[in-house]
Amino acid sequence: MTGAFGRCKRSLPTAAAEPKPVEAEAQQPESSSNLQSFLQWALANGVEGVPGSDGSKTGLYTGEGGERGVVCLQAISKGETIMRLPLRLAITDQEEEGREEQAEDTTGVERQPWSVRLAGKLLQMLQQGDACPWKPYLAVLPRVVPSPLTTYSWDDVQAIQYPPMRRQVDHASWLASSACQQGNGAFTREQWDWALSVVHSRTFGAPGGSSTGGAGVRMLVPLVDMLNHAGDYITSPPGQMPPLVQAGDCVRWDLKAPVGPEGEWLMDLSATRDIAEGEELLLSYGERSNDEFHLHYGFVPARNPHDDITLFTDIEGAIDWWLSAYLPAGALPPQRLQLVINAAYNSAEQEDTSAQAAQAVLATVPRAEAAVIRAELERIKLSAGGMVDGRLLAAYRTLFEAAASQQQQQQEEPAAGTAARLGRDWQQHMRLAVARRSRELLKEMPTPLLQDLEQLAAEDTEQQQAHCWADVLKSYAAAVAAFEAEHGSLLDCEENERDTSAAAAGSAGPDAATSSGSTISEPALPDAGVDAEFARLLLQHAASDATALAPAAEERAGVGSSCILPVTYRAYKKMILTDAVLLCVA
Ligand SMILES: C[S@@+](CC[C@H](N)C(=O)[O-])C[C@H]1O[C@@H](n2cnc3c(N)ncnc32)[C@H](O)[C@@H]1O
Repeated sequence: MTGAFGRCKRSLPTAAAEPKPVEAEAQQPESSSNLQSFLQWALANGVEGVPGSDGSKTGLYTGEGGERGVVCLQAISKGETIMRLPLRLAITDQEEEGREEQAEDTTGVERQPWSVRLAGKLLQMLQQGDACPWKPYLAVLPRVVPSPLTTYSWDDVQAIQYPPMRRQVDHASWLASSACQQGNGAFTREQWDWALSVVHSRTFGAPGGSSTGGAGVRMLVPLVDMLNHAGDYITSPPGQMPPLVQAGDCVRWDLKAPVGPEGEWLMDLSATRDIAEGEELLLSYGERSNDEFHLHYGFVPARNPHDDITLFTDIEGAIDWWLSAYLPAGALPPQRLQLVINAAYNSAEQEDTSAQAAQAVLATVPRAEAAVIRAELERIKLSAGGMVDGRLLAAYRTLFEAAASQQQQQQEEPAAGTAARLGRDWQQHMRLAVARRSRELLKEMPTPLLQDLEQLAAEDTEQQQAHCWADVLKSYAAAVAAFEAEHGSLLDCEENERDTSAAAAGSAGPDAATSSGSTISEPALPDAGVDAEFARLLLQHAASDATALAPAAEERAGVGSSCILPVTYRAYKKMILTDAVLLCVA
């Protein structure tokens, strides 16, 4: 959850200062008693504005499925502080004070990705039982996080259909199994799955200070992590470019540096607009693609403008694809061809505005984590808002101009069947190329969009209502029918594009905008080898009641049998691709 935050001038506190315990009720087994004990613990430890406490305008609710959230009980004005929490209550991925001073990391923990470090810490704290000062918080963590790692069956993973996400799910599973192995059995695989899914779905990211080498601090923040997400959402009809976007959140969090000698780091929650009684207090977890929501949070937000699709794994793949699609064999002499390819790489590189900032981050994270971040940065994406990666635009423009000038010199069009139509100008070419690639990706997914939408529209759960599937189905069914009446099959309309090229060339389609920003918070790879020192650390804390931490098998199986989440996820991917095809000849 990387929302808006204040810049930290000093390093964030570690978990060294321990919270105070609360009295006897904390031991009650029922979850409502656990919640009460947790709220009392928060009050006892200096949290201001604890839901349900004197002077607070908010309350904690528990839904039918056990999910919690915070609701407004009395009108709150824009800018008003809702809650204030001392950050000593946060559980961070940083080591205890003093450890960072060591010249060399001898434990190996530092070489683990942040999620493994934090998940390991959580499991160790649970092992401490009554001795752990965070026990009331640990007792209210969800027993099951409905993420693919903990709840998907093999069939559910196959139902994702979209290869990049299938690979990410495999990777998350490998990460958990690797952490388990490196811990030499100190905790079970189920416990690691649970702990990793908890940290991935509840962690706040803060910018790092000098003590962390600039790397961000990840924190589990009790109570604030009870707030649910509502980010930006598209309000315009499907396919409209650019889409109209509205913010759904009403609360923000900020870090406040200590004031005065007795001061301490605080996390403040405040209202970003007036909030009426009865409204849920909602944070934005950040401008993330559906990939992260699906993989780490176990839900897919409705109509997320920050969703995207990976068109190519990297720019090399994008250039290779272009050459095979648009350049007939032997069209350019080999030397000239090499020069053109080099020029395309160079222009893409010049567009890579995030490269320098990325290098700084990559230098501070564990090696294997850096590999995942690098792979993410290399992906060439198309966003739900119709934005194409700037590197692709630059490379394809260079390639288009070279091919067009060659054609002019030869005064001939490439023969049909040897290469796709280039287009009249580079902007039209870009639309055609993106549409062509989108059709390819759509064809690789086993079910058509309209079939998925029909399945989703038939779902009548509360969670699905926000997506308005019936309206989305109607809208896409009409748009696809109109398209196919004019151009033939949506997935096989290449030849029709040739026929309609004159009309399309003159149309003022959406100008492809550049976007080189990418999220970098993928799950991270631990080092491949077994880390004996990390294993030793975990073993030290392993206790006999470890299995109590993991959800019961039947609980996991129950959640795993629902398979609407992968269908929801893949439908949004297909909507981005379908929009690209529809727009290309609009
Ligand atoms: C930080 S926690 C929020 C509190 C959580 N509801 C609880 O009961 O502890 C994040 C989790 O809440 C749920 N969640 C948050 N926002 C949601 C949303 N807009 N739709 C569905 N589930 C959501 C997801 O299960 C997610 O993994």
